[in-house]
Amino acid sequence: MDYYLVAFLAFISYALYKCYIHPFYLSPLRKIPGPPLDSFILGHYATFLNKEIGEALSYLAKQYGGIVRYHGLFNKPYLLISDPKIVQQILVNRPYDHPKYFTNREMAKEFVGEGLLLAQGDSHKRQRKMMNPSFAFSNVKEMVPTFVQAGHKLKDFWMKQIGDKKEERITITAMIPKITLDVIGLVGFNYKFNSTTSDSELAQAYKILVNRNPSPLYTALEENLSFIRKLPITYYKQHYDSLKTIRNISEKLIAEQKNSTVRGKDLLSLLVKANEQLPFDEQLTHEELISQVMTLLIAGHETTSTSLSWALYFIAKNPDIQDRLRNEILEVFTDRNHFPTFDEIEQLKYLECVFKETLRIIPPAPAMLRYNIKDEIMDGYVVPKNTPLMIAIYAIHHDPSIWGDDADDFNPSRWLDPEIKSKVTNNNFIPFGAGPTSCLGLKMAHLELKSILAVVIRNLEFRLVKGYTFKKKFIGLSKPIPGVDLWVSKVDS
Ligand code: HEM
Repeated sequence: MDYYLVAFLAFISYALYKCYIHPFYLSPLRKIPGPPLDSFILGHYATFLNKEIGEALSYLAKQYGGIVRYHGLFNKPYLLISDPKIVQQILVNRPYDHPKYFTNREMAKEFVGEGLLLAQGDSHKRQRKMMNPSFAFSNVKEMVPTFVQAGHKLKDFWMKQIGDKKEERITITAMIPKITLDVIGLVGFNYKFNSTTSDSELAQAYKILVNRNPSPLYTALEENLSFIRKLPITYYKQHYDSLKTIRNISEKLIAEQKNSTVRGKDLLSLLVKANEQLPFDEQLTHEELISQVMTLLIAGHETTSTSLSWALYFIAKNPDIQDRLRNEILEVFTDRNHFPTFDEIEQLKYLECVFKETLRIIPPAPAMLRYNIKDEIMDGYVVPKNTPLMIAIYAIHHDPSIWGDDADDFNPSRWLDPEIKSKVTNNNFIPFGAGPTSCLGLKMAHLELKSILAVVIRNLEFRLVKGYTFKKKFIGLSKPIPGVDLWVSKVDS
């Protein structure tokens, strides 16, 4: 009995030391500005962290500056970084001293395996080197016809919904993810998922995974207390069944690729080809190849579909911007069914501004987590090794000292303003991250979004539905929940 008492007291003392004494009286991090102590167990989840993450972090940066200490579950200290100089230090100058941080690596692995997104240090360098050639600009440029076709498919689908009516209320977020899933199927794996026309197993699996809407506190509890995800409840069963479906399809795509005698120009064909040419000990393993497919599937369609939805929402909200954009497009695409080329898409300068402004105002990934493998000094403060560092992309993108007093407004013209242009760098506009771990699909996302938007805006007009509301929520990415409904009508000519 006494042993139990001793064990209990030891546990309480340890918890007290870890959750209270160390963070508040001993850790050098206590000298860094931050919000006052909140809850012993819930940290700052008791108040602002349970709000949408981008806005919570932006609030902290505005209140306390470019480096801020805050506390997660069990009062674990985190640093919030929104000073572009420190961002540069972490992501660009010494990226391998600041690996990606995962509260629960196993949970992340379930989604994307041990591929590029999770790899660290030398393993990351090796995998990235292998993947780079598939994403070469010359290759990505050849994807434009597939992107344009996807734009026409989306436009035709919505035109059919409108039919002979003047306009139709359409939930734009229903079809967009299916379109972008089909695109990554084609350009990524030369595979027709046909999600827009059939009840695709894959689209269904992603729908289950991403339609989940837990609070930030629940997500943090799941990450810290793994047993929660093992509970025998329907939700988790569906969750694991969906992950299994995605893995099975990824394995099937690899098997088809390996058995194929003809090699295409899709990302996987190029990757498998590059891999086969390497000495055996440098090659990606079978498991790593499967992980890359899972990574490309999720990274390559959820991000683009989220950004497309936000772009259309902001265009609908700002009719003047919509008119200006359409006028620019109409000068080039005189015909409704025009199939624009790469050069024509690149001519559309205001479209480029709309694209950048969408990713500035709502970066799909509002923050990225890193940690430091050595003690270091940041902005004059001692940061002990293994401190989680939250890079607050959303806060940086909304900083009035960079973007002006209208930083919270959707204003694509700012990208034409010489003063703003002179202030923008690769450490203060970072929707795709920065440095050697930055998004591999950046150029592809650029062209895909612009091609689809150009075709859709050329042919359709979007208007807000009065009284319709949704919330911006972080569910892996910053999404409009439950979705976006807009009035859609056909452009006359
Ligand atoms: C609007 C669209 C997109 C956005 C905003 C976006 C954003 C990001 C961000 C923030 C990262 C993390 C960077 C870091 O941790 O340093 C990332 C990584 C990555 N993205 Fe994207 N992404 C987009 C589209 C795509 C597409 C279309 C693909 C591929 C088909 C893709 C493939 C990847 C891969 C493979 C990585 C891991 C890179 C690495 O760790 O080396 N992304 N992306």
